Amino acid sequence: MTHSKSPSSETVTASPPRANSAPGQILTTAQMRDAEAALYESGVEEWTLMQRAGHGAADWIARASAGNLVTILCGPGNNGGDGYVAAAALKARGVPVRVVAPIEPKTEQAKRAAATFDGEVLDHAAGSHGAVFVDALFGIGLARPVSDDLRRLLTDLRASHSLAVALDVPSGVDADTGACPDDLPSYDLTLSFGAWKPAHFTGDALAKLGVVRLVDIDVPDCGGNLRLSEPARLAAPDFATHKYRRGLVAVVGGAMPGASLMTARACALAGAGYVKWMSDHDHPGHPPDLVKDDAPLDDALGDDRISAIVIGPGLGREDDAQARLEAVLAAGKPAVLDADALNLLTPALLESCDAPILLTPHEGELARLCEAFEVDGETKRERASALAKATGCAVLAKGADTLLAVGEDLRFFTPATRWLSVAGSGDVLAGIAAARLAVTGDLVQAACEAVHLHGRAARIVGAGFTATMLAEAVHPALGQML
Ligand SMILES: NC(=O)C1=CN([C@@H]2O[C@H](COP(=O)(O)OP(=O)(O)OC[C@H]3O[C@@H](n4cnc5c(N)ncnc54)[C@H](OP(=O)(O)O)[C@@H]3O)[C@@H](O)[C@H]2O)[C@@H](O)CC1
Ligand SMILES: [K+]
Repeated sequence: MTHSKSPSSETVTASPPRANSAPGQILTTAQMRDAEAALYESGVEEWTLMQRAGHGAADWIARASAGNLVTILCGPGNNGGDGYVAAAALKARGVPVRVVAPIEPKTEQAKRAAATFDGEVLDHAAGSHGAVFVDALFGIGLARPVSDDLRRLLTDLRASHSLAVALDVPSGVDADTGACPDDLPSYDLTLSFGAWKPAHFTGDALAKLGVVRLVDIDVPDCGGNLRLSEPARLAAPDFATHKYRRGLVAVVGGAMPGASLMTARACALAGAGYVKWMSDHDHPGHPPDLVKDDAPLDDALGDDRISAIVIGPGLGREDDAQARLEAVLAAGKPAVLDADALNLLTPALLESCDAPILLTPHEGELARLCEAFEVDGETKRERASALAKATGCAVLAKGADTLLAVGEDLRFFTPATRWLSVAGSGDVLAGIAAARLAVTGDLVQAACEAVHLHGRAARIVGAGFTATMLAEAVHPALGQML
């Protein structure tokens, strides 16, 4: 069936370019609904928000299409409404556009938006080849799994267009968790409306989103607990500083000294003024500019000038590994715990420690820690939060979707290059985090700076690198971030 709507009396006006109202804000579906409700309460109309969303999307789609045919798949709710507004805006600009609407618009705003589009509307996708496919089927209102028929429609439309753009989230993605079916098509661009959603930075959907961009619709900052950590400029050393004031870091080694040496190297290159390698073992790769301290660990850690400690890489789990971890926790200094330190950590060990501690678990270590501290959660985000609350530590849960949990707060990150998934990558991150902790004295800032430095170092070093190469690239990364 093909039909053309008669032109409606609704006017479609182009919106002026907007600056982002709250660029780092991430809202869950419930928080987004609250933010919308507050806006309506203050007199903003639902229609105004939909206009902003649809026109903002049309700006991106028009560029992607370069004047070629756009197909917009519109669903029954307001996500579909955004699609109709975008379709009308594109048509008004002279971009060839048609709508595929397998389900009639149901919400008041979606019906109103559909009435503004007087172009071609199909209820099937047969023969819908074109330049850009726009998915406006379901957004944050997804209420159940997408049916096989609709999934096939999405896949077919994706396959018959050169580029695919998802409005808010790809249809089928749970906006709060990023969970999605395996056979979801991949998109080139995902446009989030008003605020980021957790799915833009966490969960399986990450592999499907393509480039993500925020379309501002003037949702104010709601002061929520979920934020995107954006790279900020790092501070260079003060004028009157010296090596101790710039941050003395103790890198505590263990049975496998090579790993802690790499941690020490990354630490030194990430801005620490002085790095001491506390190791009972020698290693042929020990560089001349790294001071080794092989005094009994309790004594070595008694140095008042130490401002941060890192333990875990190469620690092992046997012999005196636990005693070394106990010594670190007893020192009362800010510390980064990674790798085997996380495998050895128990509630009893943390009991008498009130120093600021950063835990840097990967998925497996996070699972073990959750077991040890008797907490759980369905998603990585819930597990990291539960662990942060149970331990009182900051938890930097590493992986493709690294996130930082501190108390009730969560920080998300734009995913780094996949080449970071290499042995020793975590050892380098731990060293950087310890350096930034020594320099800033702030757990959250240190963890965020570390993630950004690590990601930038990876970008600089390119593809197929080793952890040693990554550690060396921390030096130019630091330079770029000053
Ligand atoms: N309000 C705002 O601030 C702004 C919101 N904006 C936009 O609105 C979007 C949210 O809109 P929304 O709440 O109408 O939900 P939406 O994602 O369109 O889906 C709901 C519809 O789909 C249906 N449905 C659900 N799952 C289904 C399934 N598996 N299979 C079949 N049907 C299914 C569901 O039907 P029901 O469950 O009622 O049967 C209902 O009809 C948001 O993502 C953003 O794009 C922007 O305009 C800017 C301002
Ligand atoms: K969508």
